[in-house]
Amino acid sequence: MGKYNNKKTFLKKKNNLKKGRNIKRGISKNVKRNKQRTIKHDNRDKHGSRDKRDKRDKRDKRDKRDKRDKRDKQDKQDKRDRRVGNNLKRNSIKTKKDYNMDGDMDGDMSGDSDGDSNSNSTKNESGGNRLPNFSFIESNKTDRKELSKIEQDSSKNGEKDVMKDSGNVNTTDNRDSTKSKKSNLFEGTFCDLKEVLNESLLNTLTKNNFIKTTSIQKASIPLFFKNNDIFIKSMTGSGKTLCYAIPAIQKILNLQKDNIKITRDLGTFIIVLSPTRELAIQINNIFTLLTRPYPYIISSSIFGGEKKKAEKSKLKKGVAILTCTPGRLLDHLENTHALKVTYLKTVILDEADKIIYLGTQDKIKLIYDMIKKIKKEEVEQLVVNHNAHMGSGSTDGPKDGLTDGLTDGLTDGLTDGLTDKNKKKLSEHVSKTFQMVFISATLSNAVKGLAKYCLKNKTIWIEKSISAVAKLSNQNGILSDTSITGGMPFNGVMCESNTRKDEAGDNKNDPSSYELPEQLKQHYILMELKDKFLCLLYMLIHYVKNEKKKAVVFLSNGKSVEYMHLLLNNIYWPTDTKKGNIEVIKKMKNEINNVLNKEDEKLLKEYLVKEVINNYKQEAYNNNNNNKNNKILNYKNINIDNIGIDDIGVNYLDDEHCYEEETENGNKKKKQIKQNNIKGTGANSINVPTKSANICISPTESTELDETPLYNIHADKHKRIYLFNNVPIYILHGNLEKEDRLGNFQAFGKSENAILLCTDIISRGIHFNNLDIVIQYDVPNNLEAYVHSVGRTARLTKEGSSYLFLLKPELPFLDLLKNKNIQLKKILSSEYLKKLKKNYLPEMFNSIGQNVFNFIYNHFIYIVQSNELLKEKASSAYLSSISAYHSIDKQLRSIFNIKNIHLGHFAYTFLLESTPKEISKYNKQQNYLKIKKQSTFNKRERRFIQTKVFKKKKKKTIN
Ligand SMILES: Nc1ncnc2c1ncn2[C@@H]1O[C@H](COP(=O)(O)OP(=O)(O)OP(=O)(O)O)[C@@H](O)[C@H]1O
Repeated sequence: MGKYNNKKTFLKKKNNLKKGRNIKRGISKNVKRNKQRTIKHDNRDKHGSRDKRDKRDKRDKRDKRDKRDKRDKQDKQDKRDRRVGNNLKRNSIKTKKDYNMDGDMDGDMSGDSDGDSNSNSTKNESGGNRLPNFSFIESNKTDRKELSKIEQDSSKNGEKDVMKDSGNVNTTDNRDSTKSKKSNLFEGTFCDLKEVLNESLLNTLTKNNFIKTTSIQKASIPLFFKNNDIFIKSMTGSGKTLCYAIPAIQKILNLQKDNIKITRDLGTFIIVLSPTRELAIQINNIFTLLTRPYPYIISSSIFGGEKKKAEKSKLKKGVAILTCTPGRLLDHLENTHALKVTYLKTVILDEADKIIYLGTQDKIKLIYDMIKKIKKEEVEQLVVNHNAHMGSGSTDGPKDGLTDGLTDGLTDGLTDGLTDKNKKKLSEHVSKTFQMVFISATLSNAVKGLAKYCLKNKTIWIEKSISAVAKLSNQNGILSDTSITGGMPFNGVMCESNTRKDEAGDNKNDPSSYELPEQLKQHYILMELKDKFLCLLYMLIHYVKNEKKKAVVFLSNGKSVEYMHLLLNNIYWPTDTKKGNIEVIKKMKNEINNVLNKEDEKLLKEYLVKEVINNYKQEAYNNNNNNKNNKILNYKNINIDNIGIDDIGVNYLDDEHCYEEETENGNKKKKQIKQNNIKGTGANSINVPTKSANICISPTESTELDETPLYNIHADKHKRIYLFNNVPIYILHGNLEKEDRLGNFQAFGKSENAILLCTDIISRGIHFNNLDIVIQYDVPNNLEAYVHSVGRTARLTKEGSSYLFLLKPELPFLDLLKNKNIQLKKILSSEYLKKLKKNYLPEMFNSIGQNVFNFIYNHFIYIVQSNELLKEKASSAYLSSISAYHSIDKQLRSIFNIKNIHLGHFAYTFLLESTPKEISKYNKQQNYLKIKKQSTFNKRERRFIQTKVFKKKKKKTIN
């Protein structure tokens, strides 16, 4: 500043400088403009007149202006959108919050979850697709907190998964439907049950993500604390286990309230009966989970197949909650004195109708009687002991001070002689009676006999009804669609306590309907027997292999389970589909089949078979002739001598050929071949070595042929595509080793993508996480079996699908289901086959045309027939499946009748070309033919044939 004398001059100078700069800038602008002008001027010469140039300039200006306006508008619009978006988002959060506070999260949950986990749905919900992504980021912190809280809540209830599932299914309809179902299933929270459940138990429930109660839980849990017997019927997957598990634990905890120390020597408080060991394990797991904070409450399961000694010592130490199968409990009641039931409070029959259906009705009666008797004796003994103590002046009460003040509440003279006041508390715990609870999704009239015998204490019937005909208010005065009644409404008749007016009728006349989760999509596959196996393949490939789902396949018997397991693990697509081969096969088959219809079928068939083999042998022989010294027989680059016994698929050799081989290869060979010929059990069909050396015409019986096989069935091994290569397949059936049974059960439970092949042993009560699909490959034994089997999926609020295979004559089964309010959607087996062809068959099969399935079927049959173990298992599975028809309920026998089924076709579903009976009959005939044929070559034998001995032998063989 020193350069300038005062401020004024400084400012003046500064302004002048600025002006100068502006002038300079103006000059440079003008220079630029002039330059442009000169360019334009030059251009003018190029582009034409001045008018045109002006017009162009104007147009340019207009365009520029328009563009600017547009941009401004867009900016404004964006700003407005962002504002609207935020508001909507905030509103939606508000709504969610409101629902949350109302405790009515069910209806809202789908929206929540979608909103947070799936950005697309957020857009739809919160005001249209224009909502930019950053709107959520811009929303304030509290909003985000609330959102995440809601998200957490939903995930706690296991509903987040549901959303994920429904998201997969893709339509909004699904989401909507789930929404309504969830609101049906859940009602209130466990906190609403504060009056009956103590805080620590509520905390335990919360810790284990049990927050909201299903309506059946809400309705039934408080009733367990009364002295009534209870009958609960509610659909599969509605949480019936917790209905009794929670009050059971609470009842034991209530002892503490009355200052009673819970120790193991108090014996058993709760007994749960389960029809299967798997269910017993599952129930015990729930108890173990919920009793974790209470180490003094021991829960354990005992069931058949385990070592009794270990169980005895367990019982001796004391088990508070005992889950067991009926047989094993009876055993312990009879033989294990250590099983103490003095303080027994409740006996629960889970899947009560199944326990009865198993034919254990008498067992249950016996169990009931024995428990009652033992309990009475033990209580009486307790009183006697107590009296003795009182009499002897002892100040200590018997065991743990339990009988301090024992009197008033004890009935039937138990309190005689006891004078202490304040005895009510313990008397509540020591009583000669106990509560009986029957539970199932399908309690029907069949249970009545047993119920009458066991349910004596003013039974309460709790039923979650679909139509909610009788909407009664429950204890809290809240209206629900769960009906709770004193007495038992059988066949719509309200019965007085302990008496039942309606005694008659089996299931057939039982008008009660069965409820299944609405989100369960039930289907039946109307099939022809020939399509059955391929349809199953399609479903397993499509749903499990491709869509990575988890599926259970129900079969009628253990043998079928074993067979299907081996089959699925060994099945592969044909590796060669040259049309020529298929045509040869078809032609040969037709010829043979035609011949089979004639009287002399066996001989002619044999002739044809020989011809085919001879042709092949001739070819092999010619090849070999070129190199006589080389003993190796080559056919189409397959080194036949290297083939092992197991690899051999052909056993049918003729005598003529045998002779030829003798001259070429020596006596030894002839002998061997002849032996084989005799040994051969008489193949009912043959493998035809074709040009590709790995196509079969029909199955063959493999034999112990040592040498000279015709072709190697494993030649294509490297090309094979095994259908279920990377899919774990588990099995479960009653005859499985117990370690395998348990191991498979647990492994399948944990897996995300697997197949379980099983009998109905897991159809009841078992809960597998994320089970998507249930396939009933064999028909169910009764209506209840259907209901429970499909009920393994779509549990709680999850989605699921079921598929039942039915033949046309079996369709009346659908009417029976309809009577029970169950409706199924139809799928034609041909649809599945089309999809199989279109989506999953290797491309090379396109050349085959319409016969592709015949071709594949023949290939599968060949796989079975070329594997001794598979063949044996196929036969026994076939036979067991036929016998399984005899164990079908009377009511269904006219519908599922084996007499209506063509046994040959039935065998075909097991990939057997003929029934095992036919095979063995045919084998006998073949043996006879061989003897006959031999006789034509030998004079001595021919004479022998004339003898009575041979004639007798012949008769025997034929018969
Ligand atoms: N209130 C609840 N909140 C969250 N999960 C629950 C609740 N109640 C039950 N569940 C879960 O739902 C699943 C199904 O319950 P559960 O096995 O008791 O059904 P169920 O009615 O006995 O079925 P089924 O008739 O087939 O035996 C289980 O995994 C259970 O842990």
